Amino acid sequence: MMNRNWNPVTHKYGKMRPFDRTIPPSIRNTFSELATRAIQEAQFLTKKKYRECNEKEVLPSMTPDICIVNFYTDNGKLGLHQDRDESKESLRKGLPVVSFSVGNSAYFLYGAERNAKKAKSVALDSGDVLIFGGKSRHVFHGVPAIFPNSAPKQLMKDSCLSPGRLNLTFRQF
Ligand SMILES: O=C(O)CCC(=O)C(=O)O
Ligand SMILES: [Fe+2]
Repeated sequence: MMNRNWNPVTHKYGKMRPFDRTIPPSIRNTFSELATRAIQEAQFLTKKKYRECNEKEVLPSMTPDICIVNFYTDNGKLGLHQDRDESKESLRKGLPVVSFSVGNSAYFLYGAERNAKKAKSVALDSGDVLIFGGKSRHVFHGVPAIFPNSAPKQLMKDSCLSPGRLNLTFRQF
């Protein structure tokens, strides 16, 4: 387990969370298993669609040891960026980022350049899993908008989630 903190200001992984000077907790097994299963499922679907491919080259497996949690209020957004603060080896191997969306839906932009006009977009709803790895590991991506009040009503009833969008990304440092 890494127990590292990602600092969004310095873009570096460090030992402690600056706001409370504690070491981040380990990822619970139930969560890392979800991420691992999502990759297996995606590899299976890749193989089904492209019979000739090596699905583990297209989408390598990984053991998650980092989880970055983002919470977006209804006017929250995230500009186009690449995720490249993980280890050189992880990036070189294209170990995937596995992203879970919970709560309000969002627009997700992705493309080969840092250019929102050229980017493709997809809506991410509560419960969606998005994976980028292999050749797509360095894809530019961002969240230009959240759809207010779009979370499943039952989720809001059953959980203590504040109105907004929760995103969890799992990675291997
Ligand atoms: O919220 C999302 O869907 C994307 C989050 C993201 O890109 C990140 O944490 O690096
Ligand atoms: Fe990202």
